[in-house]
Amino acid sequence: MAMNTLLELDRISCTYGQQLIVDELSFTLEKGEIGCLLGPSGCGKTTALRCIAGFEPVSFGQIWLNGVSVSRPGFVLSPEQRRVGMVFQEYALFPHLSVAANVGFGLHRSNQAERAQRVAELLEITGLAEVAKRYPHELSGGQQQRVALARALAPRPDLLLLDEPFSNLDVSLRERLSQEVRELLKRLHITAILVTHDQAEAFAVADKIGVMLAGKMMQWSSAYDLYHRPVNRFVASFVGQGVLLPGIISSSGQVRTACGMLADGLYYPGLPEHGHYPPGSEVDVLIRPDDVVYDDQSALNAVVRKKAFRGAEILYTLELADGPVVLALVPSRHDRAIGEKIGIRLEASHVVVFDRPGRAGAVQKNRQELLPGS
Ligand SMILES: Nc1ncnc2c1ncn2[C@@H]1O[C@H](COP(=O)(O)OP(=O)(O)OP(=O)(O)O)[C@@H](O)[C@H]1O
Repeated sequence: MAMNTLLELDRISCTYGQQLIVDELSFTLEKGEIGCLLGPSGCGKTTALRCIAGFEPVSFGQIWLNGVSVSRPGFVLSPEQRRVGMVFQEYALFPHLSVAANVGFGLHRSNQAERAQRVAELLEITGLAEVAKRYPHELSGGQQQRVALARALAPRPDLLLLDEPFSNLDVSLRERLSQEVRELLKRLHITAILVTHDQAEAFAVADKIGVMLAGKMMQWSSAYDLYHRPVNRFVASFVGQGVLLPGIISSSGQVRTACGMLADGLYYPGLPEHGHYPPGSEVDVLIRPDDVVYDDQSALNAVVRKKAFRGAEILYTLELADGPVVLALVPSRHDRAIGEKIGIRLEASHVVVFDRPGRAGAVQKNRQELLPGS
């Protein structure tokens, strides 16, 4: 375990009855880093978090916290002994206690003066000083969640676990609070793990994001790498929008697509470094909406099939000459009607190329695949 590593999950598995819920999950978190587990409902995010907290035993693998083995088959260090704080979706505040008393709840080991000082400090940090005497039902959802955060931070945990902490809040508050929480955690140098199925939230809060599917870790990396260098089709489709455009490897190793030849920034997640597919192989190329640029001068044309106004931009669904479809995020001053033809050009610095299993060399025309959420 490296000096700066706070948490390491080493291939942990967890089962409920006969059902394998977390399947050899691994990742590490450095001190002060914010990690996030992201994935579809039921993929095991909360269960993984509960293993880290010490609420669930592991059936395989090991969890290390601050260099100490805290979970392994047959051994679970209790949650109280782990110095882990938790914030849940449903706040779980004590209704009969004031805000200040809620925040001070976990400080039973401190004397009264220390406790009062720590509570005052946290109320100040979280902007709750003015509502210290109120009761939870007299607070807004955002304020209640701040109290839950202050309460979890009060005993100075080594690690903070946040399980869908913003999902009960409306969208604008969720955005604001998630940014506030990130700033706060960074300022206090807190190591934390957030569980969410909302990728905007994951992007706003986390340094590292783990995309999970069926209990397994698909990819653990920065948001930038998840978006631009997804390791497989699932990550490519789950994170961000885009299209898989059919392509064929040319004799010089470029990729021929309906948007032209792609030669630069090619990245093959399925291959070892410096590997390549033989000429004639059929592949799918991930094209993100921001890779497609509006250009009146371009020889490449596409017909507007759908448009979604987003304020600063319009998301166009465009059909190319031979039938394939791409998405384009275009400044909204270029307002074109459905059915109109517009000029586009590809400007992609990352071109992710997936093989099409069993299709090497075969040619299939006009195939298109829109990713979910596109
Ligand atoms: N106590 C339990 N006993 C049996 N099965 C459980 C228990 N808790 C969760 N499960 C099952 O484990 C699987 C993973 O649940 P988990 O809550 O970890 O998923 P999740 O990724 O956090 O999902 P969500 O985003 O919907 O909260 C689900 O199929 C769920 O039904």
